[in-house]
Order: sequence, then structure tokens, then C-alpha cells
Amino acid sequence: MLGTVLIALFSLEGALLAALFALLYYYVVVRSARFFADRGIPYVPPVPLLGNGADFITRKRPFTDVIGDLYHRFAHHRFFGYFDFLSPIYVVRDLELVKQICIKDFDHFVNHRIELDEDHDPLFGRALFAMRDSRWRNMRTVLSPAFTGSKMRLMFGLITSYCEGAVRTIRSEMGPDGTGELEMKELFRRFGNDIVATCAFGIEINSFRDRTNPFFTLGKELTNLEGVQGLKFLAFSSFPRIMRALRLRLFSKKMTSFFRHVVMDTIGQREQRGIVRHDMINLLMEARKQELRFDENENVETSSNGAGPQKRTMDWTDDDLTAQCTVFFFGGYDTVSTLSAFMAHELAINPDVQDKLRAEIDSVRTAIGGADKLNYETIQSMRYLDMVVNETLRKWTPAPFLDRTCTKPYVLEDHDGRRVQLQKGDGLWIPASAIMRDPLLFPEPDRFWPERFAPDAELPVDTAALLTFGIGPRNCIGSRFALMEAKAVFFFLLSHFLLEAGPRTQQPIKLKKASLGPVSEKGSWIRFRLRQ
Ligand code: HEM
Repeated sequence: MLGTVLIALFSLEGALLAALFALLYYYVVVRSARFFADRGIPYVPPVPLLGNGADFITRKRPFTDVIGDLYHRFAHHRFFGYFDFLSPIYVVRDLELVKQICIKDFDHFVNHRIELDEDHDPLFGRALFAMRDSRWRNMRTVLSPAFTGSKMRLMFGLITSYCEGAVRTIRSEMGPDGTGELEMKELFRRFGNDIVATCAFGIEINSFRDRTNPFFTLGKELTNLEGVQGLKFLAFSSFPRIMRALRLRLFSKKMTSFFRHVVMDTIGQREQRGIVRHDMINLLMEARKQELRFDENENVETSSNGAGPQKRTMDWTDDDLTAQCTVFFFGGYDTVSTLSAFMAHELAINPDVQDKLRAEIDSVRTAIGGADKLNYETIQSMRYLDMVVNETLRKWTPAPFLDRTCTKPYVLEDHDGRRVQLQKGDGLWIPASAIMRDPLLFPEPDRFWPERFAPDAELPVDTAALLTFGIGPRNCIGSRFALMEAKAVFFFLLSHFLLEAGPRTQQPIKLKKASLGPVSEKGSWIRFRLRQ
């Protein structure tokens, strides 16, 4: 008798539990999956819980393929719906609408989706990328003078001395026949690490010799978009509110205290000894003292809705300062090494482009009287180098999409006049990688063809479609730095070496399925041959 009652009770509990789950599943999964259907927006029904990125999350296809397929599928629409796990995202595929959202109506889309608690995640929460609303506007205005051409000119010397070091390292890796095969991502990671250490933190490191220095290991951990850190990034970008509510950190305590000590020690020493070095720490120290200004005649990009060049002051904490240095790692280290690795690959498999670029480099080097005379103006004036870098960034953009959050209600209108009202908090993506491989904007998109960027090209490129560094007031603040670094390193490399496809060079490149940004599946192996 008792047994029958217990069974009935358990089965009653079980049934209740099952009903609860079913209800929860219905509300969380089934109902949320109707989000776009209810609004008449085109979308592909998502895989329950995983959303439209299921193939990427389960490592079946690279992210760029997943978003690229959807982009082409909805070719007749200006935007479509995408489920990032359970979160509905409006993906804006029409370039005019992208410009409208990111430039003209920027006031409605000031923030990225990420939300961090500054007290709990003191470095990333205070970094420019994660800042929101007026905090972001203030910081962007204060930091902008640190990234102008005149400041890059001062830092250029720091970069070229490292380029010379990289050439020596590659030479030392070569066999008696004057050739050597090297993995480019690793090479440029080490090189980029040392550049960030010297330019952002004022520290001299040689990651080729000292292979396990904490800068390199922590920097790698910080920017790793695979493994646990990769999952954390995914979670912070897909479930920003949940991660904030759970008070989870993107940067570990160990990382935070390492970078904080490096910056504070350097500042302490400089203040004590009156040292001035042309690097980011120096610029941030000036900013803290309200002494950082745009130089006269500086060409400043402004927008009436954006951060603008108006003078703003702010009180800096030690963590504010450290966070802006750390952003070099987060923003610049992996992205520049991706650009350089793919550029080396494209030059190796397109010898005609490489020869043309080398001819430009050789003629400039002769004209200035040697690579040691290279300066920022000269590198800026090199047209073909600029075209090759742009074409690499177009074909292999390190950041496959841009994101925005709607900060004020806004109406999106499709080609057929269908309208949808966005609400505060709605998320948007701009599929940069797919737009930059759209044959209507870039004919023969899979071809590596720098000439498409020639000033006298038959079909001039719409430069707004080159979305690698983003668009509008929230675009990449470090783009000048990134371009300067990549151009300088290739000036030195091609001055000394021929780049060739070797036995381990993968052709055509297959991308790693586990990485959000483009990473070659089998590594980017290139054979270097010493020039006569
Ligand atoms: C090839 C190299 C790089 C690429 C492809 C790249 C790409 C991007 C992109 C796509 C964005 C978002 C733009 C938008 O949403 O419109 C961004 C923002 C940002 N990048 Fe870069 N970046 C690069 C190098 C750098 C470097 C060297 C730094 C060094 C400081 C840097 C610092 C930042 C910062 C601080 C932001 C946030 C700006 C803001 O929110 O106001 N990036 N970058």
C-alpha cells in the first residue's frame, strides 16, 4: 500500500517536474525561436539552444562560412535574423544601412554588446572596447590624440629596431642552403608581443630568445580564441547580462595583477627619474595630467554624433591607465599577427604580387639611402604596399563581424518597405567578412588582387565596404598603429628574403573550425630564402 502511494507521489513529482521542464523549454527555446517569425523578418529556424551558429559551435564549419552562407541566402534583404544561441540578433547586410547605423544614426547604436562590471573585471571593464555611453565618449576623446599620425611617427623608431631583430632571428633559423621554413602565426605572435611590450608598456623583451616570458604566455592566454578563454569570450559576447549577473571575470586575477604591476612600476620609475620615452605609457601619463592634445594641423576624423575632437577631461585611476595599455594586447596583438601571417601566405603563393611589392620596397630603400632611414612618412607614401595590406585585410579580415547594441528605439526598413522597430538592448551584427567577399562589392572576391585598390582602378572600390577596422565613431582606434607595424615588418622582410610556398604550405588554405577569426588549419608555413 505504502509502496503504491510512494510510487504515485514520485510519479506525481516526476510528472510535475517534466511539465515544468516542458514549460521552461517552451518559453525559453520554442517561444524565443519565434522572435523573427513574429516580426516577419527572414531567418533560418535555429538549432534548439545552439542557434544558427550550431555548425560553428560544434566545430563542423568555420564561423566565416556559417555567416557567409546566411549572408548570400538573404541576398534580397537588407537585414535578416540570426540566433546567437538563444539571443536574437539583427544581421545588417546592406552597406547603405550599415553606414546609416554606424555613422549617421550612431547615437542609436553607441555601444558594443559586451557588458562588464568595472569593479569586478577592472581591466577589461575599463578598456575602451567595453566602455559604454558617456564613459566611452569621454575616454575615446581623451585617448584619440594618442593615436594620431604625429604620435605614430614618434613610435616608429621603436618598431623598426624590432624589425631588424626579427630579420636577424629568421636568418639564424636558416640552413646552410640559405632557406628555412617557419610558421608565420607563431613568428608574428612573438614579434607582435615584443612590439606591444615596447610600445605600450615601455618594456624591452625578446620573445624569440626568452620563449616563456610572462608577457608572451599571458598575452597568448588573453587573446586565445580557442579553449577555455575562447569559450569565455563567446559567453561574454553572447550572454553579456548573465555573465555580468554571475560576476564572472574575463581576465583572471593573475593577469590583472601582472599587467597592473608592470604599468605602475614603469610609471613610478619614469616619474622618479624624469624619463621620457615615446610610447603609449608616456602618452597615457600625459593624458592623466590633461596634457595630451591633438597637434596643430592634425587630421582628425570627427563626427557630429561621435566622440569628436572636443576637449574633455577625466579623473584617471591606476586601473584606467593599465586597461588602456592592456587593450594593445587584446586589440592589436592577435589581429596584427593574423594580418601578417595571411599576407606572408598570399605573397608566397602570388609571386607576381611579391615581385611588384619588392620592386617598390627596393626603389624606396635606394631612394632614402637604406632601411635604417625609413620613417613613418615614407612607409605611408608606399602605394602598392598599402594596396597589398588592404587586399589581405579584405580577404582575411581578423574580425569577422562588428557588433552594436541599440541604445534608443530605431526603425529598420527592408527593400520591400517592411519595417521593424528595434528596442533598446536589441543586438546587431555587421557581417564584415561576408560583405568583404561579396562579388557585387569586390569582383572575384576569392582572388588576391591588390590592384582592385589602385587609385585608377577601372571599378573603384567603395572604401566604406572595407570594414576590417569597423566603421564610424566606434571604429578601431589602433588602425594606424596596426598598419604601421605590418607595413614596417614587410618592408624589412622583403628587403632580406624571398617568401616561397614550401612543402608544408597549405594550398588552398583551410580555416580552423574552432576559431572565430581566420586561422589556418595546419598553420601558416612559409619557406624563407635569403636574397642574394
Ligand atoms: C589588423 C589589426 C586590427 C584589426 C583588424 C582591428 C579591428 C578592430 C575592429 C573591427 C574593431 C571594432 C570596430 C567597430 O565596431 O566599428 C576594433 C576596435 C578597437 N580596436 Fe582594433 N583592430 C586592429 C588593431 C588594433 C590595435 C593595434 C589596437 C591598439 C590599441 C586596437 C585597439 C582597438 C580598440 C581600443 C578598439 C575599441 C574602440 C572603441 O570602442 O572606441 N586595435 N578593432
